[in-house]
Amino acid sequence: MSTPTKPIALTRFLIEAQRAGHINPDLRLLIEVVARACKAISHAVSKGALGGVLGEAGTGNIQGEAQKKLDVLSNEILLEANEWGGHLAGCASEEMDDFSKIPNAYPKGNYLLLFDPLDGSSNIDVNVSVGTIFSVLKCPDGIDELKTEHFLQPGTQQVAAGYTVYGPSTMLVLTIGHGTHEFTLDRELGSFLLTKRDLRIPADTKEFAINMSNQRHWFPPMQRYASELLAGKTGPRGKDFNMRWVASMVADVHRILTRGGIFIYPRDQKDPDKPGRLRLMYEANPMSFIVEQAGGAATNGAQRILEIQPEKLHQRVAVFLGSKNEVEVATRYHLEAQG
Ligand SMILES: O=P(O)(O)OC[C@H]1O[C@](O)(COP(=O)(O)O)[C@@H](O)[C@@H]1O
Ligand SMILES: [Mg+2]
Ligand SMILES: [Mg+2]
Repeated sequence: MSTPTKPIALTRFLIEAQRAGHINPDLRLLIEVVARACKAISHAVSKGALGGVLGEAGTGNIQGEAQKKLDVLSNEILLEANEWGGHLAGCASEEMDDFSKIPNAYPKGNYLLLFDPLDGSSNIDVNVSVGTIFSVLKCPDGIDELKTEHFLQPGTQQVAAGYTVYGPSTMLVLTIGHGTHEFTLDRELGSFLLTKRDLRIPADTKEFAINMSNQRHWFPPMQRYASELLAGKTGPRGKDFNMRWVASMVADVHRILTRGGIFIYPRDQKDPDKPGRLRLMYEANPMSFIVEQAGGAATNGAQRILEIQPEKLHQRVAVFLGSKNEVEVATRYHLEAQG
């Protein structure tokens, strides 16, 4: 009987990636710092009511959403962890109106970090999986002062992206542009261990994820697409589809990375001024990078999400991501409707 190979730690994975020329030492350290912060968030999340971390913070963010205590705490943990990182110039977060400069680092810092410190906030108090999403961009060279415009780079410019999901186990899913890899937190060792290399999303699927309660607000192409999924075997798609909706993007995307599927948060008429619910810079872009690196696709119904030129830090976007062929069908229906 052969001895099972011991999974390697994130640290070794990153050192090997550095030796292979995929990342430099600064980026390696930056990812290590983010992973360490995520461990601290995982610890806080797992304490639940015993840690006094559940419930509302009594404050709101720039998007007009009520902040949970864990939204605020996770944001602080990520900021604090990165404060002395000489490799980082600035951070932007769902929970901060403006970006934050890294004291003592700039102008030396050569990366920008964007994050959704706690994704799926509505699930915190009901003990359902939540997570953290992050995206890393290069800070443009030769700038005198860090400005918002320096963050407004299309997703194709990301040098790393990842998310952690705080579920029955804590997992980190990471891409540095060479595939998408999954690590599981070993709580005794205190380190993330590589549990799946090169995740692959099947091109076809029979599972979709959408908040159906918004159906009456959807535009015609979305109505058409969903009604065909719901029609099942006897409808135009000729197969039955199953539906799942955790309402934590991290958990829904993690399921898709594990067994395929399509995740949809379309633009709707509830608030026609908003081009979707999810945020481009720290939700859709990192998830699209991760999904594409696993062989999947991600669009806003008209174009590849990674190619959108951002105009605002907290810009919203419609999202169709997951199994390539299914994203292609949903996108085609939207493009056809545009004429
Ligand atoms: O409340 P809804 O419409 O189900 O929306 C759920 C979506 O909102 C989000 O919770 C938004 O993220 P935040 O919790 O970071 O604001 C996504 O994770 C999720 O996919
Ligand atoms: Mg979120
Ligand atoms: Mg959030």
